[in-house]
Amino acid sequence: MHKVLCLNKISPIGTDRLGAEYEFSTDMQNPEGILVRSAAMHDMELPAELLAIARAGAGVNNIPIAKCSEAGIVVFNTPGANANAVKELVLAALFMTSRKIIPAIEWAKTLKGSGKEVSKLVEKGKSAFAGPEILGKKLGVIGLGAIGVLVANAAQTLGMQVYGFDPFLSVDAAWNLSSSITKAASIDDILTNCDYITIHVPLNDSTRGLIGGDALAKTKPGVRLLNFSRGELVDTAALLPALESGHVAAYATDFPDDALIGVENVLAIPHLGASTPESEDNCAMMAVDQLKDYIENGNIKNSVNFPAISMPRDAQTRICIAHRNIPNTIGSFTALCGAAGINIENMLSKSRGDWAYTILDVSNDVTPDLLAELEALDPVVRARAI
Ligand SMILES: NC(=O)C1=CN([C@@H]2O[C@H](COP(=O)(O)OP(=O)(O)OC[C@H]3O[C@@H](n4cnc5c(N)ncnc54)[C@H](O)[C@@H]3O)[C@@H](O)[C@H]2O)C=CC1
Ligand SMILES: O=C(O)CCC(=O)C(=O)O
Repeated sequence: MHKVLCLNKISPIGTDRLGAEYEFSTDMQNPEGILVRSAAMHDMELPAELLAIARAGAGVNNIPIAKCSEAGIVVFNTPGANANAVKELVLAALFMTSRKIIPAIEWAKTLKGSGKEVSKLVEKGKSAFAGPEILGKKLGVIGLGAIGVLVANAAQTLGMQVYGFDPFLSVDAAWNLSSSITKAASIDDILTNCDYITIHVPLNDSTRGLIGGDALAKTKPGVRLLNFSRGELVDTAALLPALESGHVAAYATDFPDDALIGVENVLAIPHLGASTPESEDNCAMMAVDQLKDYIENGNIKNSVNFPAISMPRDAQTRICIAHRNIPNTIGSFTALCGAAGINIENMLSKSRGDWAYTILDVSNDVTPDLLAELEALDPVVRARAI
């Protein structure tokens, strides 16, 4: 029986796929797998038995990736599975930051009890909530991955002039991006030209504080800023005076902090980007399928720390080895197998940056001694036989 710990609410459409061979709970000791959404895992002790963590979603900044790699724990995410849900909320925010819809609705509620005067009061008061149209305005999209591409294409069909910036644009994203999107040469191109700016990059050490005082100073007066990626991408301390002066006309964020809540022209949304049944089902199914395939077959798809690797099973036993990407490592695996009388029928090894992963399909039983010898090799962080 395999054990999977679930740290957040995960759609049963996904967890039902675990099947009868799995024990699944929100509270258990020594799991082999963890399913997680946004739960903070940085301070969590990683169980010795833990093989993999599957993040049902895109962002993995809540997971200690480097620590997981060192322990041979494979971390998965579900690229694109919630992108449409986020795109739809970003489009809603484009309209809401323009037309003052939320404060206007709040104001309309205050007219309750005014009887026949309501329509007169509405006409008198409505001018306080006027706001511009998005048609023809310039939208800058920073980060053209799964979400950024969908936002850029949709905004273009709504009549916006869309500029995109992504120094690491993938081939897939380039194929999916409308040819009408203008390529920005630098982030400054976006900052200085756009009426609306939306951020769709991961949070990491190089993007933290991406929009700080310097960046804000380059933006057009009256710019509207949207952040559906992570709160720490925008420096709240720098943003507050820009909102106060009106230089930033509105800020929509899915990640409000205490200082932003209640501030005029801040649209503080409680991290609802991926909260649709469709997205929750998609993410859960992908996360569970990837986790199962890893636990049962050692195959890796959509990992953020180890390479993609997959091989059909056609031998008695599979040895899976997570290791550092350094020369002569594979030779030491085959030498140890040979010395143990193990015949390798098929093998595959892939690397990704500092890390690598090797699958050896063998025609014999594998002894705990051989696994211990493999794991004792310097580059190896985890070896198991399935
Ligand atoms: N509000 C919510 O509920 C959700 C938020 N997110 C956040 O949105 C982020 C993006 O999600 P996806 O589009 O699915 O990820 P993705 O990985 O498909 O796309 C991220 C893109 O950002 C680009 N990028 C990285 N650094 C950059 C930089 N300095 N400047 C410009 N581009 C840069 C990458 O090349 C990549 O194309 C996630 O990392 C997550 O933090 C994702 C899903 C739901
Ligand atoms: O699971 C969620 O609701 C959060 C989604 C998210 O932020 C992500 O996928 O990066």
